[in-house]
Amino acid sequence: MISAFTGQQIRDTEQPLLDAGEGAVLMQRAAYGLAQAVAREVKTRRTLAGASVTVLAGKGNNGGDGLFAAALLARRGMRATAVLAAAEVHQQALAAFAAAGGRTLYLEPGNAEELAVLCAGDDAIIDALLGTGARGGLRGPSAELVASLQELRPRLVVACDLPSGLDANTGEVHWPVLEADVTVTFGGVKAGLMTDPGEGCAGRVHVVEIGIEESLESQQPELRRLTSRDVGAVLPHPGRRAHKYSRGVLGVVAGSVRFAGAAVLGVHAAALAGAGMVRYAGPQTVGQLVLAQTPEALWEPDEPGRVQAWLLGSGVDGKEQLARAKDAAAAALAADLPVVVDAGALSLLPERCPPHWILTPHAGELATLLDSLPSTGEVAVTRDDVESRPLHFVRQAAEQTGATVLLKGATTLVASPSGVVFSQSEGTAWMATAGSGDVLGGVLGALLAQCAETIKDDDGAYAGLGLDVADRWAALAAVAASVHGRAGSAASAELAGGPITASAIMAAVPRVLGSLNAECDRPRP
Ligand SMILES: NC(=O)C1=CN([C@@H]2O[C@H](COP(=O)(O)OP(=O)(O)OC[C@H]3O[C@@H](n4cnc5c(N)ncnc54)[C@H](O)[C@@H]3O)[C@@H](O)[C@H]2O)[C@@H](O)CC1
Ligand SMILES: Nc1ncnc2c1ncn2[C@@H]1O[C@H](COP(=O)(O)OP(=O)(O)O)[C@@H](O)[C@H]1O
Ligand SMILES: [K+]
Repeated sequence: MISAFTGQQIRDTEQPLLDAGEGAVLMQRAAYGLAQAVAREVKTRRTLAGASVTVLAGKGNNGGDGLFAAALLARRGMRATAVLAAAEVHQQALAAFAAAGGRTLYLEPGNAEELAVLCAGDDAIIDALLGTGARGGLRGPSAELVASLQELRPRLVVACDLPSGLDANTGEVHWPVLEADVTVTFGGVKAGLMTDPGEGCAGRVHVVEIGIEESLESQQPELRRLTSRDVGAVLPHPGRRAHKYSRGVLGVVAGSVRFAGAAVLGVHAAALAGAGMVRYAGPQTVGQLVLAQTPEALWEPDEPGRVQAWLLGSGVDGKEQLARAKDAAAAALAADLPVVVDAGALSLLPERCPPHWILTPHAGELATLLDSLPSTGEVAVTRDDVESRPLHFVRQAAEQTGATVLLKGATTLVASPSGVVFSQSEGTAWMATAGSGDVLGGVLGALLAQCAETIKDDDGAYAGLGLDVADRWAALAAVAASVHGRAGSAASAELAGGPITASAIMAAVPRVLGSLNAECDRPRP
């Protein structure tokens, strides 16, 4: 599992070392790691000697890291320039930079655009304006410099610790921000690098160890990301004597005459993701389409038989189908069964949901949901609000509903009502296509059906994640998001990185499950 921390957690962990006079050592480690990363990137394009690098340096320790790194690069033959954004910068770092032969320029009111033109053509730019000590975003000439540079599309931007202007704790972005190709972060991943919109500005994230990593382990992560091994360990796996009922049966109330495809995709995705059986409840015309695509499924329009979990809401429209979803929701609540609550069913929540109800809104649906809750304030929450502060709003929704909430997006966040949050980002932007969310619903439903009866006892699978039992539902939802994202990326890769349909995402699911299982050295069923 990859853990991400707030800026404050990182700073608190550094403090004992700073008190012991180790600050300079930490900075040297950070600067060395940063310089190595810049050199590595530049060398994929040309030789280091004679290549040019500009460091944009602010007045804090972040600027110090950047200047020391640029000094190291100058000593390796790069032509190094520093643009100083403040009258006072880290003195030892500036001295080291000058001693290594670097050239210094001063950012002043009126010269931001000129400096941007001067350094935009460089082989690398290091953004060391603001780090974890930032309050708010860039202002004045620094903001002008970054805005101009962003327009000039520099060849390679490496952010020092985090892109300047990004909130290390929340991923909220104060524009303008210089979008990085690579972020070299120190000691541990900052939470703002694993949630949008911050993650979208950070490029590839590379962690440099500076000596605080072990102490950091005692902190509760702000965000958690499952790796392929974690996902493989949690995925259900049939025992030798499994039968279709023991594998897990999923009940589905999805689709409608108007949105028939949602039912077809949800049911088929669930079958492909390993449900022992899928029972579909809906209008006859839709039932016929579902069976045409998935002859393995059962069409039970009125009272579906026994199930271990429900998938409710994707594409549900009209009185009759909404009534079926309502009945199923009531039955699930009474029987204490896990439920995926998607789209049309998000308006059917009881006053308080259990954590094994997993809501799967996109940003617009989450805004509507929050507005409908009595505890939300007077000011309406909009889609834009959710997209600017997804971590804040997904947590709020989980806390207020009692449900686990999976907020879909480029980075998908899953919040447990306890406050534990997972972040998965394996997908591709090609997955922003109609029906993609219906496939996710099917995959998640199938996982819930397969794990419903074992999740509380399955200590082995969740060992190492350090989770309370109540938070396992969030972990399982994160597994579904990961499988879905990997399937989308695999489907696109198969088409040379081209566009994909929701059906293509769905078709890739079994292969993704197979390879995740194989990675965990599981015996073949
Ligand atoms: N503490 C340590 O020992 C280490 C710190 N490291 C680096 O130090 C950084 C944190 O250093 P600092 O605490 O000095 O913080 P920053 O480098 O983020 O700078 C904070 C300074 O900028 C000013 N400032 C804050 N917001 C501003 C804004 N919006 N516009 C203009 N100025 C603003 C503050 O008044 C303060 O002087 C980390 O991100 C990391 O890069 C690393 O060297 C590793 C070790
Ligand atoms: N830019 C993106 N990059 C990666 N994945 C994305 C992106 N945009 C959307 N997705 C994923 O695609 C799915 C879209 O779901 P949703 O909005 O419900 O679509 P639909 O209702 O058409 O099925 C979600 O799983 C989401 O995480
Ligand atoms: K920075």
